[in-house]
Amino acid sequence: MLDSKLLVIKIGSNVLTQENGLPDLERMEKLVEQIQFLISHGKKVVLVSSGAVAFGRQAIPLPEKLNPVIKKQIWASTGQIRLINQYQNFFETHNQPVAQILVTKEDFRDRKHFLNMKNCVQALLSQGILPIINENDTVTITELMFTDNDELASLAAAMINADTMMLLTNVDGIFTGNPADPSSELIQKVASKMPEVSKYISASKSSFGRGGMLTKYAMAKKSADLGIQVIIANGKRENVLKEFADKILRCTWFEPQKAKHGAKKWLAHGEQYYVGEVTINEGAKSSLTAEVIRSLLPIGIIKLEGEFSKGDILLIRDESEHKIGLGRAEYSSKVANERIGQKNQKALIHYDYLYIFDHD
Ligand SMILES: Nc1ncnc2c1ncn2[C@@H]1O[C@H](COP(=O)(O)OP(=O)(O)O)[C@@H](O)[C@H]1O
Ligand SMILES: N[C@@H](CCC(=O)OP(=O)(O)O)C(=O)O
Repeated sequence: MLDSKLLVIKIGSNVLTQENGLPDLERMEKLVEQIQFLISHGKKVVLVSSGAVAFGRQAIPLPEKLNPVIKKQIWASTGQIRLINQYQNFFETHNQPVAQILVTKEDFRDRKHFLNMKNCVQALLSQGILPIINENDTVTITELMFTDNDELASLAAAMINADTMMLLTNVDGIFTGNPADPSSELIQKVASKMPEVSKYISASKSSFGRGGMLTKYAMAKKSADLGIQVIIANGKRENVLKEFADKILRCTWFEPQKAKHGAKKWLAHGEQYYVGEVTINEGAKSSLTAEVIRSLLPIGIIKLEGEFSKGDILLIRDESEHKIGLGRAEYSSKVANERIGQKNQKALIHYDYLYIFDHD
């Protein structure tokens, strides 16, 4: 395990609930105390916490036959207040101020929302305030939803350029089979060149979880590829965060690759968040995929789709429609359309804001 200065800690619903579904306040308090321990040792922490639905479900009984989406909205909106109040009460005993940030997938797509969110998180951290992030479950239904908070945590980690992401769940990490089966072994390290470990993971999830271990693995892998070390560990373990600080934690550790810089980390998550599409010719493709990458100039552009503004994410395709990568627009679609195919024009995508997909 490597040292960490800026980390995102994600706590799954199951860590905060007992087997009978009631909130596990004792566990929560212990985690709060350990987060405080990390902060007091100079680490900056952003907390992504699930638990709104679980806290709401416990407090508000609803008829069995009520529409499941409505049920989730009622439980999330009532439960989030309980969840955040509980955090505030526990952190207050340590004189630690906290902030609540509720986000949607859309906030990561819209450049202005994204920057507002990023600036806010950074400002909170610089003032010694702990940001506690959750999905705004009342407005995010079906396709607007994050796969789960593991996805939200990995987006947040890329956004703030964190060096570490910890996903706390109710098992010690990824096992070679069902974690309840004594013959299953914990995979302690996932290196980049390792064969896929996803074959070991079943789609089953814990009683209150949403995404399961498969999304945890996918998000962990992606973040590690971007240079963020990822730890999947058991949030029910007595001294989980202290053991992490002492580098003796039993967990699955994802070795980070060479760090991509902040903008590229953000772009790497952009495949679901692009606003426009740009098709480029063969010459432009060769320079974007060459060893020394160049910026994308209008002369290499064949076609533009969608209305975009400066700063929006664009998907880049080659002439055969293959997806090549993602980039950040240096100017709007209105201006770009006037410059298509022209020489001596400013790059539409600067190479610092270009992310080329791995190709075989
Ligand atoms: N190979 C595996 N190793 C570990 N856990 C697994 C594996 N396959 C499936 N799981 C399940 O994934 C669950 C954790 O995911 P999830 O329920 O989404 O938790 P959380 O609420 O913390 O996000 C574990 O409780 C376990 O049942
Ligand atoms: N936003 C939801 C959590 C959704 C979710 O991803 O849950 P989990 O799989 O337990 O991390 C809530 O607060 O209940």
